[in-house]
Amino acid sequence: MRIDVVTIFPEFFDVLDISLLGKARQSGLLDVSAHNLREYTHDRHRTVDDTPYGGGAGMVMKPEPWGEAIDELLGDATPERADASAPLVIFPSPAGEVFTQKMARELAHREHLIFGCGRYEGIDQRVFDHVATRAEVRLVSIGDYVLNGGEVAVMAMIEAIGRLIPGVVGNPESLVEESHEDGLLEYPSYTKPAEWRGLEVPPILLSGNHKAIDAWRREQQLERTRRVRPDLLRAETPEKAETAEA
Ligand SMILES: N#Cc1c(-c2ccc3ccn(Cc4ccc(CN5CCCCC5)cc4)c3c2)n[nH]c1N
Repeated sequence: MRIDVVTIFPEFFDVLDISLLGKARQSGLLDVSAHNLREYTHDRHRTVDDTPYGGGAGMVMKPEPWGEAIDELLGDATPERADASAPLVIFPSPAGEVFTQKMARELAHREHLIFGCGRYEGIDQRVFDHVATRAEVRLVSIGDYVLNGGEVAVMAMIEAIGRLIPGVVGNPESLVEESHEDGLLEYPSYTKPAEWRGLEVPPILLSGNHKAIDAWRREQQLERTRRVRPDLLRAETPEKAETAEA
């Protein structure tokens, strides 16, 4: 998978050279490049923002540098040639659809993702409108709180997507039993020692009875989800909600 990130803080993404994603990049599974939006300005001050039409606080990112940056990354992509290799352009935004594990799984199958990191009070709307004439565009939010820009959101999305690419995580089994993978929160985990500061590991986990352990873990998932995230039980499949109320 190829990932391009446009940002005024390209050094923010140097951290992707370490840990799992760093190994994925070295092995060629993941190709991540950060591009400085200021390289697409032509004035002495490398201006990327200006005051908002209609008034209001703060500054808005100018469309021209974004247009040139995205043009370069899209190459000759056109909607008519949209196939699995067609780039998907994602702009993090507080006004976006919420990023979920389901979306991460979907995006892990794409061949080319382009992320546009806004700053200030956001990007001129015409950038989204224009790019949408050339490629699929999505505005995506990582949660109901306001950040100062898109970089943290893109970092979170790259990690969530990158770890689902086959070969990136050593043991693919570990991707199956984790929070949100089956729509429920994960069960609690334990390791040695069996007793620590007077706290014991639940005896079922030491029993060797894997059918009973699986049943216990499923019940733990349902109990934790009912308690912490009842909204997940009302989502999508009525079967899940039915199981939960059983
Ligand atoms: N993903 C994600 C995000 C973001 C996110 C993503 C991208 C950018 C680019 C800039 N900012 C900062 C900012 C700050 C205030 C406002 C509010 N409006 C501004 C215009 C007039 C009305 C009010 C917007 C944008 C961003 C924030 N925040 N939270 C998420 N889950």
